[in-house]
Amino acid sequence: MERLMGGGVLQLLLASAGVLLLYRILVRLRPGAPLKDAVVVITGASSGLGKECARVFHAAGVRLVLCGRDAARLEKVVQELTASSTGSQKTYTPSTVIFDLADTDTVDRAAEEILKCYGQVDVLINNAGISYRGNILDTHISVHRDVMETNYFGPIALTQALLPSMIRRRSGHIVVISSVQGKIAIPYRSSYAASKHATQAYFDCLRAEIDRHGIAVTVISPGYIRTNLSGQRCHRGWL
Ligand SMILES: NC(=O)C1=CN([C@@H]2O[C@H](COP(=O)(O)OP(=O)(O)OC[C@H]3O[C@@H](n4cnc5c(N)ncnc54)[C@H](OP(=O)(O)O)[C@@H]3O)[C@@H](O)[C@H]2O)C=CC1
Ligand SMILES: CCCCCCCCCCCCCCCC(=O)OCC(=O)COP(=O)(O)O
Repeated sequence: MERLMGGGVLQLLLASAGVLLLYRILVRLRPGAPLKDAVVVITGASSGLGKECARVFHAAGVRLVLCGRDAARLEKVVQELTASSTGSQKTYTPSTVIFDLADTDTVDRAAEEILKCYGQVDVLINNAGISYRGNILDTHISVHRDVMETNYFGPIALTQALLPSMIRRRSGHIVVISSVQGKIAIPYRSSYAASKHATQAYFDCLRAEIDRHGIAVTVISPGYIRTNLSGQRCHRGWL
């Protein structure tokens, strides 16, 4: 039993529980507005948590817009999702929008493209992110900038670009995947923890500002989940 629960199985259970929790929060916060047929945008949908969210929402009959930098990886996800459709629930072939969150100049164009897919966004899940490990003395300022571009400036630019259309409809839900490290800073994660603390603060402000427009904001703060994140972190070192 101990062996079974070690490693992959436990990680998969935790990841699935996280996604289920996210799904339940969304359903609960929008009573009377089931997710079926809703338009849900997921950034970083090509792997890890974003891909798992895409799987759950696709199966629930959501109209998905999947975002990432790599068209081929996203197309593979689309193929996997469409192949997994059982027929018991009407599902939609996901749309894809390719852009780099670290290039904030292109985010407005991406937001337009996202809106063109279905003419509206019901739920935006700001999930994409990169990690970082390294001691502060050896970390060049450019590393902090790189991590902030992807984890903070990109998501807030995308959110701001999509917000007016939500406000016009007086409807929408903005979700951001932060981290426990958005609340607690641990050693050797300065850029990552700072980007997640900034994310927490920005979206808390946003919640307070846009509640009167009927738009909800949720910050999710997961603990460790085994994905590609650590393997592809910005800098390596420091276990
Ligand atoms: N795994 C964990 O333990 C935890 C993760 N989180 C957070 O969950 C979120 C998802 O991470 P996770 O699934 O683990 O990581 P993955 O590395 O598996 O996925 C990250 C995703 O982000 C996308 N991405 C990365 N950089 C950019 C960019 N510049 N522009 C657009 N897309 C980008 C990648 O797409 P592509 O490379 O194809 O463009 C990929 O789809 C992150 O915000 C992370 O901080 C929070 C707590 C714990
Ligand atoms: C009474 C004092 C209690 C102190 C408790 C401190 C607990 C600290 C827990 C820290 C948990 C961190 C969870 C991080 C989740 C996350 O975002 O993981 C993603 C990564 O950072 C992955 O990158 P890494 O380089 O860490 O593999």
